[in-house]
Amino acid sequence: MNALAATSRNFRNAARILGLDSKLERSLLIPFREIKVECTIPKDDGSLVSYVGFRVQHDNARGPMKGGIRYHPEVDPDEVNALAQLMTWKTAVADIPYGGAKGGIGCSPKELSNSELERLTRVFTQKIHDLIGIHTDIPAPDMGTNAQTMAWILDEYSKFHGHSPAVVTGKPIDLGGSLGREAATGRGVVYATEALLAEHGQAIRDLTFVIQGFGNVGSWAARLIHERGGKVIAVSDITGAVKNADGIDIHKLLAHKDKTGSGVLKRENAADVKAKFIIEAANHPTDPEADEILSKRGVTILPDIYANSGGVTVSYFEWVQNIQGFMWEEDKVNNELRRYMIRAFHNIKGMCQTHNCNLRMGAFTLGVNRVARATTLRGWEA
Ligand SMILES: NC(=O)C1=CN([C@@H]2O[C@H](COP(=O)(O)OP(=O)(O)OC[C@H]3O[C@@H](n4cnc5c(N)ncnc54)[C@H](O)[C@@H]3O)[C@@H](O)[C@H]2O)C=CC1
Ligand SMILES: O=C(O)CCC(=O)C(=O)O
Repeated sequence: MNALAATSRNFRNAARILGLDSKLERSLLIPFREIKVECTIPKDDGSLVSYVGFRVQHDNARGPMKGGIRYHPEVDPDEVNALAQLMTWKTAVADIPYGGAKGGIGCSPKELSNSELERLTRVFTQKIHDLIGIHTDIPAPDMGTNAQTMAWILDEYSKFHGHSPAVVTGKPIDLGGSLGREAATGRGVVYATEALLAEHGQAIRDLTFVIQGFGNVGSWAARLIHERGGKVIAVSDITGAVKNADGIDIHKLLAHKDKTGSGVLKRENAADVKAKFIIEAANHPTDPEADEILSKRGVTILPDIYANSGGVTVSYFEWVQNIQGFMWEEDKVNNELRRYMIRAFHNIKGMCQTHNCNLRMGAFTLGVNRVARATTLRGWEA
């Protein structure tokens, strides 16, 4: 099942549980706007190359649309659509005043030079600049993009619209980025995990962890788990995995990765790990079929639209700081993030109790219900 079919299936289940009217259900599912642009750039050797860029703006009932931009060879319209839809439910679960969007360019960022990446980002921004904006749609980093990518978007956008730091989040601190944003998704994952474990009378220091993915989110989650005394026994990335039953020294692994790149990770079989809890730090990492099998086996899954919402929550704080023209201390960012993550967890548990459902449906019903209410209040449902 592809990402869009899976996401839409979860949405429809939530709509059924909530008893949503079929017209409202349909209008919530259909994206507000789908953008597809050709981005042609000269490579460093002078040859021309074209890439396809997407931005799907899914819903804006609760506020400006928000979501990352991904550079990855497998970016396709269905996947971007699914990810944009997930952002709509995620911002509603976090209860921040945004809708959902997502974008991407089908490219292999590791095969492009820095100047080629800059040209590609600038051309993409030229093609979409009049469709994004501080109160319309605010991009951020995702897989294959980072603070530097956001700096290029900010600079290119500002040529058309004047200096506009709030048009992107996850940008460098020197250009108005928020303290704590780089770590925020991983930190939010850890706060979410603590909220879940507290319910089971456990703490991070009591448990062992396996982490799939060791980029921005995975490496920050690993570092913070390690600092709290949790034992990380396996880490994997696209090239392979390392494991050590006595616990991996995450700081040493990070230093090694910084020095040599991800190729240092050796391929080993980490597939025999038996998890009691799965924390979805990535977007849509679990197929609905796998979800069902794992749930039947009694595995507790903390769903993506909650577990990784720390990133967009601190993006919201960054946007607020840019609009206020005032920078927060890092402690304030982290404390507010913790408060938002705990509040959302309790809101999800409330929906689980009301509708007698698992955490994924608790999160989906919470998010979908909030968007449905805003849609109805605006009179858009007919
Ligand atoms: N960066 C952010 O603030 C947020 C990211 N996310 C999601 O978290 C996930 C990771 O994003 P980032 O850390 O930003 O990306 P990144 O590009 O920094 O890192 C991705 C990591 O995943 C690894 N990877 C890719 N395929 C893999 C596979 N099949 N098995 C194991 N590892 C694999 C890569 O080697 C790399 O280590 C994505 O799904 C993204 O949409 C969600 C919320 C916010
Ligand atoms: O920080 C943001 O605005 C969006 C992050 C994102 O793309 C995500 O939560 O999947």
